[in-house]
Amino acid sequence: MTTLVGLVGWRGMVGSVLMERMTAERDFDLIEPLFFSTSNAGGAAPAQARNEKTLQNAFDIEQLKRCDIIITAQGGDYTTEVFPKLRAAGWNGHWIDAASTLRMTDDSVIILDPVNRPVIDKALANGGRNWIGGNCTVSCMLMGVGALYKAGLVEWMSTQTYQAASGGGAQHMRELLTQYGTLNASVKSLLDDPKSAILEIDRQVIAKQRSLSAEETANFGVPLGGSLIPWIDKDLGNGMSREEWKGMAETNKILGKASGEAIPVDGFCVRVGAMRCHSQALTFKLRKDVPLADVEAMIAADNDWVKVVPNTREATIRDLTPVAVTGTMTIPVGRLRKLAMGPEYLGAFTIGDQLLWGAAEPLRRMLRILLER
Ligand SMILES: NC(=O)C1=CN([C@@H]2O[C@H](COP(=O)(O)OP(=O)(O)OC[C@H]3O[C@@H](n4cnc5c(N)ncnc54)[C@H](OP(=O)(O)O)[C@@H]3O)[C@@H](O)[C@H]2O)C=CC1
Ligand SMILES: N[C@@H](CC(=O)OP(=O)(O)O)C(=O)O
Repeated sequence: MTTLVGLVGWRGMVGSVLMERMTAERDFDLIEPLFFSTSNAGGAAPAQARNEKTLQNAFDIEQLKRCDIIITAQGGDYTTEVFPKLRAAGWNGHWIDAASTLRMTDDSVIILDPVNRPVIDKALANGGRNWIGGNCTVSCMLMGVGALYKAGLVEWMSTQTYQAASGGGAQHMRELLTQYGTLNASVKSLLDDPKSAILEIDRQVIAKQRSLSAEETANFGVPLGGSLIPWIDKDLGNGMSREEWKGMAETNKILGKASGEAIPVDGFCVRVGAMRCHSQALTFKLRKDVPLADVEAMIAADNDWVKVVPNTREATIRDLTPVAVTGTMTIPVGRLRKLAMGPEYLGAFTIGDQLLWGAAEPLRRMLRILLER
């Protein structure tokens, strides 16, 4: 009998990328999809539907219970409301989720199979049922430099992130572009005149940024276009943002490390005016002095998507930018060099499309793992 897979959140931003990838990889050939909606129950399911062509109510526990597997990219509030009710109603199926809500619970695994397939297999063998996608920054980072962790080489790692507007959601991307447009329009006539003074343009731009309306900054709270915001997610009250906390907590959970053997990971998470790629500058303290060529070979051989970018200006500006990476599955790792602090100190820079490896791809790959058992 074909596996009945419930899809919730399929028309959102993450969900749409998931649908594109599932279609491209012909995942729908292997399942009977059942599409859910929180806003349009009874409406028409998308073209990928086969026998079940009507949208089901995403809060209807009886309909959800029919599914062998549920994949949701609907968001944390939905998970918080529905997941406990579904389990309490005796549903024993597999729950695959993009939201952070269940990531740190004992009975869930953070899924990133090119990095932690053994952790996933062990949980499956032990009856695991909850499979949660990791934080986008963490997942993209581990897809790039997971080899160093797997080889037991990392004593600690510091991250400085450059995170795209998409991490906040679709409205944040729109707001960023609107701000860029407003700023451009405010100095258009000066820009059109090659003889105009750049400091006058600068003065007018900063004046415009500082006077953007509440409507124009409704999502980020402050201007992002032509600026940056060194805080992402909640304030934990200890000087740390929740996004920064996830770096260490999720990296170690993905790797299956017990709390006593956790590898320190810390740094700053910064929102920048990129569209959908998260970039990160990484500093490693390695456990020993490993030749750079060996480090590069290890990283390059780790998985099918990572690509070592030669540490030259030409290769870097061509291949190691959000513009080069957006919409691709490639995870470039470049700027690899030993740092001035000593031979065990390694620098690296990596980028990933946060809607692909950072959100949708680990979910559809988990579906495949379940289907291919
Ligand atoms: N944004 C990101 O970068 C990442 C997000 N995630 C997680 O994924 C989850 C979903 O995020 P995201 O996809 O950004 O959320 P969206 O806001 O894009 O979509 C969520 C839901 O909103 C409803 N919706 C209302 N209006 C619209 C509209 N105009 N177009 C599309 N959908 C609409 C849809 O539900 P319905 O069809 O039922 O009305 C949709 O499934 C969150 O839990 C988030 O934490 C995880 C990693 C990265
Ligand atoms: N917080 C991430 C996006 C995200 O959804 O993360 P998480 O899945 O950990 O809540 C960002 O803003 O870039």
